[in-house]
Amino acid sequence: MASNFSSIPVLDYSLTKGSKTKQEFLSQLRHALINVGFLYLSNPPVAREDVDAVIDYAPKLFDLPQEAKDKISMLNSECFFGYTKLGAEITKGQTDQREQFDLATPYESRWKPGEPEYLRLWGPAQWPDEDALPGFKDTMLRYLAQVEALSYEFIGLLAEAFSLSPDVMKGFYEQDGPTQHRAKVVKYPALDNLSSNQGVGPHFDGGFLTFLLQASPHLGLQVQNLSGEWIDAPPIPGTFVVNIGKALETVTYGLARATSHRVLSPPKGSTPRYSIPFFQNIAQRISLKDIKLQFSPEILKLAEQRTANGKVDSVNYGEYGQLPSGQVGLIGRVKSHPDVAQRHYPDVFKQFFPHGLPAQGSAY
Ligand SMILES: O=C(O)CCC(=O)C(=O)O
Ligand SMILES: [Fe+2]
Repeated sequence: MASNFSSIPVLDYSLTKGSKTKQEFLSQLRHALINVGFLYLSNPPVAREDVDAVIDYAPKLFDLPQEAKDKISMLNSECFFGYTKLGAEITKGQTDQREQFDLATPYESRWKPGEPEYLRLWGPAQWPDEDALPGFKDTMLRYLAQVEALSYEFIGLLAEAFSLSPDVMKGFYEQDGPTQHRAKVVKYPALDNLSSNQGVGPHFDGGFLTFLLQASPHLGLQVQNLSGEWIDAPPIPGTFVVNIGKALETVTYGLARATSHRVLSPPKGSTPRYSIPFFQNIAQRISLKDIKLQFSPEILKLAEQRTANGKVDSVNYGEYGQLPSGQVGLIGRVKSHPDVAQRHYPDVFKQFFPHGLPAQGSAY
């Protein structure tokens, strides 16, 4: 039976706490992973006051004086952390109409000369000065630590939903010490003065799982179903939107679907839309082609029932089948932020932009 979707399922995390209800949750999760690739998670184990606090900080972060934002420009950072002004990011060769701060969980750089340069991607984030936005850094770090813990727990639930041991995925992070995860605070201005309505163009996320907090009541996020139609994923207060990254799709042989998604700019005259995604990474030196998870034939059959060739507009992160995960991450960063790449990774930059910085990129 071909299976398609016209809305995104809502899963209640509190069901995982009872042994009977947990089975129900796992069955809903299996369906969402295989057939949709997106879900809402209600009642997540993240303190509501911290969620409310980061939502409250989001507009204030962008209202900082331009000078304070430029001081932590992403151009300063070989880790691609920091502030990106409107119109400086590219997805699928087109300019995105969003302004953002790339942040991360704490990490001390481990790269040493002679080692692969993708190890330079992990290191310290850039934070605004404490007196410019008192309490922001501490609040955000507290929030990120909780979402990180949730992301590990959730990947265990995902393994169980596919009848694997909950610990089977641990090897993906616990190599060479800790894993650094990325996050962003994003602002999508209304269409008033923009050259297009591409808040962010169609793409897959990298890594394992994304936990997205929609931080204002705007429509805009859309998810592409198997017929290629764009389905709205409206904000639902008190939930995270959870979706599958391309690395997780690769190691599960497509059982967990990485679903193409995009954001449209808010309409003319609207207030801006804000969002706060958290991207769960995996160890950088891992090559996914070397890892074989063993799924039962019954589980694999569930994915066969899905329409085989779903129509998608996204094309990125196809390299997980060949390259170490860190290199795939670096390529993604280079294509999205060529100006940062030109400064810190000139060789990789030249590989993808042989004619120099794009007026409007065309890497994909
Ligand atoms: O802002 C959103 O709602 C989604 C952002 C997104 O998909 C991304 O940054 O990867
Ligand atoms: Fe995304």
